[in-house]
Amino acid sequence: MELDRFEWFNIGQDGLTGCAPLQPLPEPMNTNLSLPKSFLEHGQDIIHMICRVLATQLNLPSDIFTSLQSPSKPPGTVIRLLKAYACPSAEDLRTSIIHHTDFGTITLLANVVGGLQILAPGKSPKESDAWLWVRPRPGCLIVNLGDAMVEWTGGLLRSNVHRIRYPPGQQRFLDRYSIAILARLERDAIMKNLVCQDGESQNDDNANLTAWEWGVKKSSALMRGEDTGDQGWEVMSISINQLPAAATFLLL
Ligand SMILES: O=C(O)CCC(=O)C(=O)O
Ligand SMILES: [Fe+2]
Repeated sequence: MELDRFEWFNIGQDGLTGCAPLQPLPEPMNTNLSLPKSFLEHGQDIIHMICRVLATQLNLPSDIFTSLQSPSKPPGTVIRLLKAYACPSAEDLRTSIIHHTDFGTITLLANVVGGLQILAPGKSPKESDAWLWVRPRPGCLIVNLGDAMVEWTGGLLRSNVHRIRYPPGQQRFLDRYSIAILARLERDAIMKNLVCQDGESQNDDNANLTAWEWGVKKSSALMRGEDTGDQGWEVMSISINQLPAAATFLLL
């Protein structure tokens, strides 16, 4: 059984924008709130731009995705700070975050040390040649699509399966820090296929769910050890099964 081995700290957008009480934060953050606020504002601009481009390419109204993830409506997006430990011992080459897809719409990721891998199309996570490195590039963010985009586009857009492996070469002797923005949907956002709205395409069980109901349903399936698609969270069920489904949804 493989478990996650990393540290993270999530800062909710809702507390930073004032649409929910600010969560308790450690002192260095409390006194430097302008930094996460500015990171969030810039990140939201990029996320909205990507969403508008994707919608336009799909012949949808350009604001269709952004209108379902308004920053002023909870449950909001999170800023995530991650630390994956160095792997100096050749006997303990770890996978820090086991394979998964992100739940929301778009994730922006900034990191310097390598370690992120994506699953090659059509491969199973256990195949030895299944994983491709994503090499960080100076001045660039890594963009992941999340499961909500799959739902909204009836599978035309795919959320990629990814994991954090020990970094390649000499980089494995370094702790790896990354900072991400994981964009979430408004609680009451619809989860139907927005690309093809005929009756047949809406037969999917999720078409009548709100984003909140959909997230809790997915989290519950994970906690039961069921996979809800081609994602790999099933191996995480042990580490998160102490949490109520709603709490798990807020974490992923
Ligand atoms: O730190 C990274 O490179 C990725 C983190 C990640 O996949 C996640 O937080 O969902
Ligand atoms: Fe992820």
